Amino acid sequence: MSTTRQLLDDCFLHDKDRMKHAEVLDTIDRSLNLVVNDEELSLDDAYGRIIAQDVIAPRNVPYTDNTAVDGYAFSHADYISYEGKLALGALIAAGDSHEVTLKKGECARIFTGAIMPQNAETVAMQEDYEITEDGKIFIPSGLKLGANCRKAGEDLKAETCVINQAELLTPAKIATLASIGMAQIKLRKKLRIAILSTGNEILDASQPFSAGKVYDANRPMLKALLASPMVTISDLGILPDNEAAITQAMRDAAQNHDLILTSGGASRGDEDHMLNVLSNLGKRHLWQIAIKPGRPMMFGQINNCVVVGLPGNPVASMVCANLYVYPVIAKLLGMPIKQPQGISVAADFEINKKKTDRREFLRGWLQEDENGNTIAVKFDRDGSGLITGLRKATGLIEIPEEVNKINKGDRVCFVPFHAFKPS
Ligand SMILES: Nc1nc2c(c(=O)[nH]1)N[C@H]1C(S)=C(S)[C@@H](COP(=O)(O)OP(=O)(O)OC[C@H]3O[C@@H](n4cnc5c(N)ncnc54)[C@H](O)[C@@H]3O)O[C@H]1N2
Ligand code: MOO
Repeated sequence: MSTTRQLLDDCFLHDKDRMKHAEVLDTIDRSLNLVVNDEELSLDDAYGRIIAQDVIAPRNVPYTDNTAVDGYAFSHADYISYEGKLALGALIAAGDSHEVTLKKGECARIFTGAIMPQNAETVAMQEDYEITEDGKIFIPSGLKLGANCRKAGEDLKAETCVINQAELLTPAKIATLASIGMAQIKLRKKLRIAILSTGNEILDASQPFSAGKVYDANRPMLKALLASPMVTISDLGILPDNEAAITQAMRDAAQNHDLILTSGGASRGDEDHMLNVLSNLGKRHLWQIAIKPGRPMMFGQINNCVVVGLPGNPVASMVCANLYVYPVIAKLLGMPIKQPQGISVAADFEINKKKTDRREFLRGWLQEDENGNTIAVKFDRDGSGLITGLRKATGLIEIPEEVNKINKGDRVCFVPFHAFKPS
């Protein structure tokens, strides 16, 4: 009696020995470390870079008590006892460095940012005053003690650590560094990334089209996805399915890059040479990952250069880049791997997962339903070559391993694409 072997016509059904998503992230976390040195640069060149030092505030910000408005400064006790009628005793402009002391019953004309008189702690806005017949400044009652006065150190206290090494410098952190007068900053050098595509069928967009060929979508997509001030990207073009040519290019690239990203040729077809090349030049692991899409991914090393071989299908390539290449970049720059923040929303779709044990990432976007509630919409087809779904999506809908069915209205986790970026 013969038994008929069932066809594996869904390549995702063949799930033996797959690495779980969390296990891949854990392996990246455990096996990679900071590889770049530091350099000292001007604050003007620091935006989007990774800081390589802790920063301690050397003094209070603001340095002294100062006014938040243009108006009149006085002691609240005098304001009460003189029933709001105060004599003009001084004029203080922003930038004046001398300390003014008011006499009993006096106020000072003062401008936003100017140092408060020593014995004043309250400011009335200039819109609220009147001049009395005897030439005094009259402030109506009702102002609270300390109104419109900014206290020394209320933004930053001297000696507090305001930024830790390995943080990404955002515009707000640049403002913080500027506010304490740091003109030069120690930064992590840029991570040197090389990107290449492989495949005899792959054409550059500048080449004429012919049957059997496919324009290279992955290399331009990866360059755009990873472009950031914290990296430099070398475009190594397209390599044919030729082991000698791939070996030569990878050997050369490994000498002056920290990370090589390839796409295509990551599985075990006769024309998939990446595995052999990596085995010959260094160390390699072929990961069969229990996710959809993005199953085959290669991970290895040529001397000190890390190599990630992304799958050829553009959707799989982009999903893997978001899920795993960002964490690799973070680790090589000495940053912690972050957990992308998703939001829980109601699903506008139904799915029956063919398998549990794998995590699925659906291309999707958020929309409002007729009641004004936010819902997650899924691109209607799953094919890993369909760039249309990527284009329409603003993020990934993450379906965990243990979930095998989603009904319309079930809560799902939507992760916007920007949440994957190291930050
Ligand atoms: N018999 C099996 N075949 C395949 C399996 C499998 O398990 N058994 N897995 C499929 C899955 S899933 C993926 S993903 C791919 C991964 O294979 P490779 O990384 O070796 O990719 P290629 O075979 O080189 O290409 C796959 C596909 O993508 C197109 N491609 C490649 N590079 C680009 C590019 N730069 N821009 C646009 N399109 C690209 C290529 O022409 C192929 O159509 O293997 C499946 N096969
Ligand atoms: O892993 Mo392959 O994920 O989609 O096309």
